[in-house]
Amino acid sequence: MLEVKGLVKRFQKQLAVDQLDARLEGGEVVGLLGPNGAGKSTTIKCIVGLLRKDAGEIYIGGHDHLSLEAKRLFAYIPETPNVYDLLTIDDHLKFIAQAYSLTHWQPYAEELLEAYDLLDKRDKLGRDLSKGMRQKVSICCALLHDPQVLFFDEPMIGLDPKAIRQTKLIFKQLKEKGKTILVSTHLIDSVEHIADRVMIMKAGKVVHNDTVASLREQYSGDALSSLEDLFLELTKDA
Ligand SMILES: Nc1ncnc2c1ncn2[C@@H]1O[C@H](COP(=O)(O)OP(=O)(O)OP(=O)(O)O)[C@@H](O)[C@H]1O
Repeated sequence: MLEVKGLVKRFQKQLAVDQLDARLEGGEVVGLLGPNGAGKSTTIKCIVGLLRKDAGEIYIGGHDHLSLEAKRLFAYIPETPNVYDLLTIDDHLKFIAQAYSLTHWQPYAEELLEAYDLLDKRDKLGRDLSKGMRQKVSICCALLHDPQVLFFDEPMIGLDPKAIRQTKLIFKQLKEKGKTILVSTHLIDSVEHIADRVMIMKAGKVVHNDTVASLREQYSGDALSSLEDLFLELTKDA
């Protein structure tokens, strides 16, 4: 469902992503982990077409990632949520529904607003929303068109504990529906139990790419060690 071959992204002399290869099968949930500056956000931004890659090929559902066909398939939830200052929460959802020519979208929109405690705030303007509320709106908008592939970049940042729990539940539901998910996060426990696999990046490269169970076996030998312990062990000289 996602194929990345030889992705390179430089910022002047800084090599942010260095010949990265990645492949996600349909229905796979993959956690993208790595220390600050490892290249996670840059990788995701290149995949969704927000940053121009310097080299490499990226396909989503078999289509070039910049094609309209690819864009119909995926949703991107950015690290810093962008909302329109002068649109209400309801307007944001209507806008997405129109952009994707959705019909009969209102029941799902109501469900999402309810899940994120936004029903009583639906008439608030974007400029009047808190950071966490913006993040919630960004997630609701991303889910509304029922994308096949979802790219989440630090989705939990700014969310309150209830919304974090809700987002974990949404991950679980999306996984059950067979969606393909790539989620970059520092909140390792948020993906530990749903990720089929984790990719750990360091200095622009994927340095580990395996199931949590297999990484445990190879590098810790301790079946009880958490993914967080494992991550710290695997990136300790970063
Ligand atoms: N717009 C930019 N201009 C110049 N350098 C950048 C830019 N964006 C990222 N970088 C650099 O590229 C490298 C990778 O950054 P990136 O934001 O992808 O890391 P990350 O793994 O997402 O980090 P974090 O966990 O801190 O969000 C870093 O060295 C960063 O300084």
